[in-house]
Amino acid sequence: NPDFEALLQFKKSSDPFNKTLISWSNSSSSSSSPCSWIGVTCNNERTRITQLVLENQNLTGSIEVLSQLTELRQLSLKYNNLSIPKDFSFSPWRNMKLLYLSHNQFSGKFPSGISELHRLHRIDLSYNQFTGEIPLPELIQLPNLLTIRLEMNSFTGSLSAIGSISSLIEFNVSRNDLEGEIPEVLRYFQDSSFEGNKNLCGEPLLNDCGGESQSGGQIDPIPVLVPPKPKKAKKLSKKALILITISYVGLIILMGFLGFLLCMKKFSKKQSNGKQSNEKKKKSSGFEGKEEEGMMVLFNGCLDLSVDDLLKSSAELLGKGSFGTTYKVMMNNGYSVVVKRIRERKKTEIDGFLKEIGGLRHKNLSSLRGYYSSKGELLLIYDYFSNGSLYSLLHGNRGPGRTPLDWGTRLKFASGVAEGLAFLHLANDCKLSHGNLTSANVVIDRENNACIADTALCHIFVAPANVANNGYKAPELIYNAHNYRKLSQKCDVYSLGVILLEILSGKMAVYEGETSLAKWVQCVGKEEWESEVFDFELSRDKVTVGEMVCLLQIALLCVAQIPNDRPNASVVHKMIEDIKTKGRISATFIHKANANNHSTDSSHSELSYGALPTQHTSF
Ligand SMILES: Nc1ncnc2c1ncn2[C@@H]1O[C@H](COP(=O)(O)OP(=O)(O)OP(=O)(O)O)[C@@H](O)[C@H]1O
Repeated sequence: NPDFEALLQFKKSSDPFNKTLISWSNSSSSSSSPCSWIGVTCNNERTRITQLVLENQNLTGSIEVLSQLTELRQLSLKYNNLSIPKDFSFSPWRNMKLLYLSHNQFSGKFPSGISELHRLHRIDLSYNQFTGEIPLPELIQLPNLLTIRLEMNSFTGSLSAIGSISSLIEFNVSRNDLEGEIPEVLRYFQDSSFEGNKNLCGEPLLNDCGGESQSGGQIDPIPVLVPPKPKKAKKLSKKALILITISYVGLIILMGFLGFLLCMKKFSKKQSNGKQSNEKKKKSSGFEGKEEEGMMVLFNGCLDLSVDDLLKSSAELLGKGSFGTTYKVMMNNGYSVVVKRIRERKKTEIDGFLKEIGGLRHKNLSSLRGYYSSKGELLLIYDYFSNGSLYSLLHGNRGPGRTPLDWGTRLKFASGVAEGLAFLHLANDCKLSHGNLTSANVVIDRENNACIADTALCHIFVAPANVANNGYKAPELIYNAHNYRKLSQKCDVYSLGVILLEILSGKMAVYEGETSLAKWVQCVGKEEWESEVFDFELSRDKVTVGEMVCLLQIALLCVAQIPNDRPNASVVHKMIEDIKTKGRISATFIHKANANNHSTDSSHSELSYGALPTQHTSF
């Protein structure tokens, strides 16, 4: 096998005294298969090497022979003393996604062939002795590139680059010998990305280029601590930008307001028909008022508001969902609420049910604060969450300037959604399910708590008849498109599993527009989880990757094909808390969760977490 031959050759040159790569041996015993060698990961067929991670191993010599590993997706050789030949080319590594070669003895020009690495997500050549120009135009054209780290080398030349950088979120060329003006496309990165290049100038650095060529080396190496001279043209364009933004936002608010007014027209007419609303008076006697036509009910914790207050306020359209249209209503007293105008209700008595829902309070639920109901209208009132939804945090603005969600925050969201769902499933005699759990239906509060919205609306409101696969629907719902009898708490657990996969992968529930994320992850082999599934925005160390693997195991349990194979939400929550507090979960626990679920028909059965073995195994 050529890959394995290449590894043995690499060992010969990089570890000549057999000090670190001891497990790398060409003996014929099965335990010495290269796929089990330290740092080596193979493909499913165990024929090719897909990952090679040998960090801080005191390795020396050239990496030339590794260019034969053409199926590599990840190569990490950080913190060694390795070198490359002068004419080294990256082009054989066309499958490479993560290339970490920092802190070595690499010198000479930037290797050729970088433009052929279309799958590349991260490249880190920092802390080496590279010289010559950085092929920035080629680098920024790579469609999936998130990270370029080239700091602490001796790169020279200018940073000429045009066009836009669609995916780049990390860029560092500090402490090189670069010169000239920083191109416009890179200016949104911080000054620390550029500092330590004595002839580099322009924003975000404080030394102004002054319109002259910088090649003469006239600029003070220490940034001048005065603000850059105002540039008229730039100021004007910023102003124009602000004006355009304001008019754009204004237009959206106006449109939302008009839409909201239109939808409220029906009952606003009724109100102005000479019949004065006596709503306020009634509200003061128990926050409830029944009018001839409509009734406003406010629950504990709601502002004292009336239909008039809502009508007088400006509104912004947030979106149209399965059950109706959602508006942000900005009231005159400065508070904002969310009003959901329901499209169609089921022919059941809704008041009693809404009052039950309105009584639910949990830090991970977006509480129903009140509702207005008349013959033809139903408006539900919720708190407004200014941090937006989990969907927008995970998938919105993936381009330049995005601050990626760190692992700790993601784990907190995961735990929060599971806790909110567990609470819902156990509330009201375990008879509630959400029915439409998606990452857009998870909103984030100021303390970064993930709060489930649209709770239990499926029980009383009618969703559009086509139960298309939006990526969150459990298989039993897809195959029974018009049969809602199959809707159960286990369907919610499936949706929860999909949300966990979104959190882990940064991919949408319907991946690349057609494949279900759950189905796709189920097909990816465990050895490829790190390179294929986990979000490339997440920085990795051993501990974090271990925790990600644990969360992925839980997610896969949740998206099991058979409903009874899925754990209960409360068990999912406890397992995630285990990861948060201990960094791992019990493997036996997962098996037990499965076994217990097989032995019960009830979707409400609770697993006894306390009875689980205390010994923990890391995955
Ligand atoms: N309380 C809230 N605070 C802030 N944003 C909210 C709130 N509730 C909903 N949203 C956001 O408003 C938008 C529209 O919500 P809506 O429930 O109408 O549709 P959806 O959630 O996108 O679709 P569906 O209901 O079919 O799942 C979504 O982006 C959602 O995240």
